[in-house]
Amino acid sequence: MNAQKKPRVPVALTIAGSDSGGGAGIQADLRTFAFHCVHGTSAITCVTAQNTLGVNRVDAIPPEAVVAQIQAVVQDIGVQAAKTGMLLNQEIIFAVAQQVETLQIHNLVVDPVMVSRTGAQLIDDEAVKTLRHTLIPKAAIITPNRYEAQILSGLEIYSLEDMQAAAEIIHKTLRTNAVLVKGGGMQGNLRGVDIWFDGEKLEILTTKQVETTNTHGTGCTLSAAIAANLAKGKNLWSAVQQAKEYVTTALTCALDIGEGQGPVGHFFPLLELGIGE
Ligand SMILES: Nc1ncnc2c1ncn2[C@@H]1O[C@H](COP(=O)(O)OP(=O)(O)OP(=O)(O)O)[C@@H](O)[C@H]1O
Ligand SMILES: Cc1ncc(CO)c(N)n1
Repeated sequence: MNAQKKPRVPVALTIAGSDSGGGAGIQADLRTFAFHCVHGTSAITCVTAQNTLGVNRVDAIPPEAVVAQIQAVVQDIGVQAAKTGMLLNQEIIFAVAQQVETLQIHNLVVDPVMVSRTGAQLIDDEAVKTLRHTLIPKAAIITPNRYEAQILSGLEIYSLEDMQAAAEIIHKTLRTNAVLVKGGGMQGNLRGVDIWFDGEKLEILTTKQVETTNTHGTGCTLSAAIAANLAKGKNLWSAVQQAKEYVTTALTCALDIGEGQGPVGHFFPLLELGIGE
């Protein structure tokens, strides 16, 4: 390559919370972008004091500061794709939705973080309502987990058929371009089965099920990988399929740290080769 010529690199933006334990949120997103050779930028919405056992404390960043971060990134660097994660409150969600509109941020992946896989509510009811009406309709895809899909569809989800019905209802009632209902919170062999629906095609995404309790940050990793693939110019369906493969492999190399649920191994090939030891 000509040394004078700088390679152009795709850029993705994550608008999400910080996880002090490094397993989910901004930390997982930036590692996922880096793995995909996409330059990662961030707008931090809240700071969690969190580890593998749970969330001890959450502090919100003022909405104006979230907006300033987004504007600083988009107005200078530009982004080819973005994802949202934990947005915490109504004011932040509203401000983010406005910026998405004003700055014309395309290829938006909305991970509607509301409830953790263990069932703990992460944002308040007003915030859920605002997410539903302002940001979700602007997304290229939304990626609710089992509990979030229950809230968004109004259905109780126990079976594959329930997951499919929820995906259809969410697509229809929330006017999303596409929806991926994730199965990490399901029981038995439905763990790891996801449902895609884009109004035309209903697909069941299955990969091998990984026997591990170290699953912290799988949802953040999946949505960040979809955004990274979109930033690289892949179409939405390919972006989702490849992201699903990535998260599954990362799960097989999950890190056994802390007393609770450890994070996935984002740089699994390096771990396998012993690089960095
Ligand atoms: N044990 C497992 N085996 C295989 N795939 C899994 C397993 N657990 C989760 N996944 C996959 O990981 C991805 C994330 O789904 P999940 O339902 O865990 O999201 P989430 O609850 O938002 O995650 P988190 O809150 O921990 O970030 C999905 O593709 C899901 O199928
Ligand atoms: C900061 C943050 N974002 C998202 C999640 C959901 O996994 C979490 N636990 N923490």
